[in-house]
Amino acid sequence: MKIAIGSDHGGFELKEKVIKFLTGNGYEVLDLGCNSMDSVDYPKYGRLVGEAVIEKKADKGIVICGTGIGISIAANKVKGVRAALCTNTTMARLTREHNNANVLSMGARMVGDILALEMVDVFLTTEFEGGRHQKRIDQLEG
Ligand SMILES: O=C(CO)[C@H](O)[C@H](O)[C@H](O)COP(=O)(O)O
Repeated sequence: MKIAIGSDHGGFELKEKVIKFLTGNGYEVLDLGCNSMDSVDYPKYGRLVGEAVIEKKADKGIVICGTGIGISIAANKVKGVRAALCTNTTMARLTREHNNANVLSMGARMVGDILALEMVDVFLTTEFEGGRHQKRIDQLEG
C-alpha cells in the first residue's frame, strides 16, 4: 500500500517519525513535504496529499499540522477526499469503518508520538464496513 504524506512546519517532526514507521512496516511512502521546520503554509500540503489520493498516486493519505485542523480543512477541499482529524485510536478505527476516510489528519502539538503512530496503524489496517454507511458517504458528494 502506498501512502501520501504531508505536513507544515508544525507537523514536520512527527511526519518524519510516521515515515520511519511506515517504511519499517512495509508501506511505500510518497512524501509531499514540507522538508524542514521552516515556517510554511499548511493549505498547500493538505491539497497536495488530497490530490495524490484522488489521482490514485497513493492509496491513502496522512496530513499533519500543529492542531491537524487547518491541514484537514485543506485536504477536504479536494473533491472526493474524506479527511478525518483524529485524536484517539477509536476515532481512527471508526472513521475507516463508518466514513471510509481516505486521509488521516493529526495534530502534532495535540497528541504524543506513540498515540500518533498507533492511530496511523489502526487507520491503515481497518476496513470500511460498507452497508448502511455507503449511502451516507454517497450523500457527501452531492
Ligand atoms: O495547526 C495549524 C493550522 O491549523 C498549523 O500547524 C499551525 O500550528 C498554526 O497555524 C500556528 O502557526 P505557527 O506559525 O506555527 O504559529
